[in-house]
Amino acid sequence: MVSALEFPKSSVIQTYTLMAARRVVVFPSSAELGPVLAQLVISRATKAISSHGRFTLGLSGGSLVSILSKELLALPDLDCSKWVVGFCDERLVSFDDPESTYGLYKSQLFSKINIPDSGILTINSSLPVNECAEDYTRKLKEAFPDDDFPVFDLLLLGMGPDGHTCSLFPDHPLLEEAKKIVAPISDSPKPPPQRVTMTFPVVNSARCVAFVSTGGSKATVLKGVLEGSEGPAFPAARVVPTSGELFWLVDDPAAASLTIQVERPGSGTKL
Ligand SMILES: O=C(O)[C@H](O)[C@@H](O)[C@H](O)[C@H](O)COP(=O)(O)O
Repeated sequence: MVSALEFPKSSVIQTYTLMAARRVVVFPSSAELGPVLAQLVISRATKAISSHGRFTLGLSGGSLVSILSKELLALPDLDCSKWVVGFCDERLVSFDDPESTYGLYKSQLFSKINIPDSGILTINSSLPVNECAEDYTRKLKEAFPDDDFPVFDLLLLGMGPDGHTCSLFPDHPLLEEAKKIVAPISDSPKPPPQRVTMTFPVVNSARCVAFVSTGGSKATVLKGVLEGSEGPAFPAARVVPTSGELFWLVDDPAAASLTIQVERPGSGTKL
């Protein structure tokens, strides 16, 4: 039998790194998931502000908008004055369209917290999609002047039942985009067809990435992403931060088919 002490030190460290790299945390429902998500945001915000004076957060749409907004607004003394918020992807519709992710966050969150307008990096939805992507690229470069690819402190992602994340869809050429920070997409299989999206080099540069995925419609794809041999066929499986943390925060219905070991936190859990 080989004891851990007999492994070369690098193997032990690598094993630990692999084990520590991805944490799959399962909650009975989004009611229990929400407060832990809010705690994760605040903990990474506190760490970021003390280390470099601001907290950069990338947001996604879908059910995340209401889960995150509700939980953050429930926190006492929420201070977002040093937050810089961007969008992992955005639908190219006007801000007052119910499909606009920015519009939803504005009404549910931004209008109720003290984030400065200058801290919200939005697309210009009046531009054609290619120019919109260039304009948003310029805004991100200005916000992250020292980085080849913007290094966000935390990115919050969702995953569709087809395994897409951001607006990076299965079998789409954008999955291979290696140079752009932001890419336009005009043929999104999920409406609306025109969107802009962060690319994988940006997503995987983040200090911390957290997926939030709930509901039984995610069970099959979640198993494929976390356990399957299909691997990179699912865009969400390509989210492997180069040196950052990766969390999957899911509920029991989404986790129903998993056989890997997961964490089941008790109350008061901190991530
Ligand atoms: O732009 C979009 O069409 C949505 O933002 C979409 O990408 C969403 O994030 C996922 O489908 C997960 O959504 P749920 O968390 O609501 O399942």
